[in-house]
Amino acid sequence: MAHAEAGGSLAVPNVQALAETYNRSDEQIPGRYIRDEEAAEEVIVDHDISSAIPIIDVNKLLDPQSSKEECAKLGSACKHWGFFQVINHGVPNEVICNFRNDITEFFKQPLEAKMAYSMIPGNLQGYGQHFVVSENQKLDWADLFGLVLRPIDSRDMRFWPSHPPSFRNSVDRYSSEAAKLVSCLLKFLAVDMGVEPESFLEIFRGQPQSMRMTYYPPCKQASKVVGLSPHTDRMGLTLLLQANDVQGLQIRKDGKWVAINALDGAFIVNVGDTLEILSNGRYKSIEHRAMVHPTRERMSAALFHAVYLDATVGPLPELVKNDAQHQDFPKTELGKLSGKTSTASSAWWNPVSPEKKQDFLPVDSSWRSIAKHGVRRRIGVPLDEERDSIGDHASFAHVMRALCLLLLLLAGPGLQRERQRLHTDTRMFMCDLPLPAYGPALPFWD
Ligand SMILES: O=C(O)CCC(=O)C(=O)O
Ligand SMILES: [Fe+2]
Repeated sequence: MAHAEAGGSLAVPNVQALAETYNRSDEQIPGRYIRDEEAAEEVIVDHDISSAIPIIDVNKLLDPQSSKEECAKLGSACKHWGFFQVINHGVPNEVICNFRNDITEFFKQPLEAKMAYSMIPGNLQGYGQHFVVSENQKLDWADLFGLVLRPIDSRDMRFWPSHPPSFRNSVDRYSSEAAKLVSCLLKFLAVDMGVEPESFLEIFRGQPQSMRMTYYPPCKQASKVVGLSPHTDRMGLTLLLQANDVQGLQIRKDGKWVAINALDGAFIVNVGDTLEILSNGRYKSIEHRAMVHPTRERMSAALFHAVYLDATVGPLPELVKNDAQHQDFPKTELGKLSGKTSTASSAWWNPVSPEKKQDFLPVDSSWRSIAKHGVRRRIGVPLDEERDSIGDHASFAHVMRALCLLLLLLAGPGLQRERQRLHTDTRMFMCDLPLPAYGPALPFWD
């Protein structure tokens, strides 16, 4: 059975091409895309105002008359939802339109033209699929395109499409306008947290930024497939643009999926895992997924904003409570750990530098901490020459995961969210490990 190399993904069919074939025929789509149970989970539709994610108005944030109130609303959105929409954000309409048009143009091209920008082994930029590690794995109904956008000198222009001709310029402008907006939001988040805005901005110095564009083709069996599997974003803050008017984003709230109604012209912003740690758990990095439409394609572009590469990430000192009632997040050297963690969104950011290759073991292996962050944060993805030791780490991960699940199960429904998170996190952690070292297929894989 074939398995993916560390950090890579097995080749799977192009979903857009697959959709063109199957949507026109009477044949059922391949079984690997059928995920009846997951797709059938209860979904609350976000028409009802009480289930809608908060809308933050940047004009109100900037206006001294309304700033305090809007900033409190922003903080509350990050605490209770982990998601919000942002309007009057200052990113020119023309920049968004050009960006949208060029993404659409790119995906519209014949398959061969897009394949010129295919991902290459060990590199998660380009066009293709992430996270596919086993031939038994269920698949997402989507094609992805990843690019590192900032710092500018980290751009790998081999992956930047030259067609449509305006693509590079559109992405560049969009990237810099988005970075400005993110700086503004980070400043107000610091105000809400009661910390020095400058010290917070320093943590995001240089604004590392990567992008994942996702194309979800229509699917005649849409109610049985998942567009993008449930996950949390690993970075600080994600700025998501639904690139056309087809809805599909769902977020996990109180154990149920809530369908988000993306407002035209607004961005959807969500707290990533790093920001959750920085805020000492005050803000929540929430699980989300994307579903597909039976007759219409959907496109989205997520911009992930990371902390400065070598920063030590732990709760901001001002937010550490250090008392028996609260469990503070452990301090974690992101540069040391994130390059070796699992998801594409971090793996492509932080290639493991030679001096940081050792130390796979947990900094803090208390069950609470592992439950919170997932084993994936603690144990990295080894490079080729370190494969020999992977067995130990893999079995350590299995044992820790089993222990955590048992403890959480015993602890009762109050900890359901932690359990779900552990499940998701460890699944993601497993994604990038070279499976042959594991032996048989993982029991918790889909
Ligand atoms: O397509 C969407 O709405 C969600 C995309 C997303 O969550 C991601 O790219 O991380
Ligand atoms: Fe996401």
